[in-house]
Amino acid sequence: MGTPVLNVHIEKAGYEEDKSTVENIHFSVNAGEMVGLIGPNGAGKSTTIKALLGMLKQFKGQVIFGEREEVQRIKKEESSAHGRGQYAYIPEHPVFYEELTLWEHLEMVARLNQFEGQAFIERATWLVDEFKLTKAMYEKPDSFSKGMQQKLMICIALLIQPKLYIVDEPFIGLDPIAMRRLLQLFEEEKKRGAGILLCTHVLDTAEKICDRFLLLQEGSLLAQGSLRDIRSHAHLQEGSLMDCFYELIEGGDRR
Ligand SMILES: Nc1ncnc2c1ncn2[C@@H]1O[C@H](COP(=O)(O)OP(=O)(O)OP(=O)(O)O)[C@@H](O)[C@H]1O
Repeated sequence: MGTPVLNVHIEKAGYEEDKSTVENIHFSVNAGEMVGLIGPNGAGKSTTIKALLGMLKQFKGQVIFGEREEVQRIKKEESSAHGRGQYAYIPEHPVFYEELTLWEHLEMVARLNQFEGQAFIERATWLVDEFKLTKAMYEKPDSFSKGMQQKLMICIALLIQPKLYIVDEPFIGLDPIAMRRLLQLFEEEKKRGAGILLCTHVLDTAEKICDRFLLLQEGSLLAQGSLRDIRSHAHLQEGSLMDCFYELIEGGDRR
């Protein structure tokens, strides 16, 4: 097993002080590993990501980025700015500075991460070209299509090559060429030693690329482990991830 790049122990977390949305969520992501966070709509996937990023009003538990105990928090106030430089977050809905061009976004993020000079120019130019954004390099992202905005978020994350990627539903909106390139680059980043926490509904892709899975339902972890573990949990030895998902979520309802 690789070195942990993320250790999560959420006792409870939520949007209001007195109401938990997710509870008892314990997992880790290791270097060189991709972990898929899956579950039905409203299960608490995005809330789990917000909790570990310190974005919620209520949080009780502990989140550790990297090997050292850089983040230990019980209250939200204690959580700000910890773990910076350790991870890149690609949100489901792209977020930009209106007044900055695509290239200026890359420059700003690079500067914040002390990544400058020729090495920055080469990597940024390469990424922009890989995702077919070269023509839009000096334009502002508010005029971009949804997919182009998503690609810029991806370029920003891949630019800084963090130890951990936290990615919320990256596949919806990407064209097949961008999707294929993203999967190849994630594979390369895994080989470099990065860990990836990937939240998605695209289960056939998740089945192919993820090493382990976290299945959330109604704010709790219903199952976790490799596809083999999930199959065993669902009592479906030959089942696809989708079959197991259906059995564990819908089967449970029927029983
Ligand atoms: N900003 C918010 N304020 C209050 N409650 C919220 C907020 N965002 C989400 N919730 C609630 O938290 C619960 C979990 O939502 P969450 O967005 O984490 O689910 P999800 O698993 O990411 O769903 P989806 O697959 O639809 O994106 C839902 O009941 C939802 O209504």
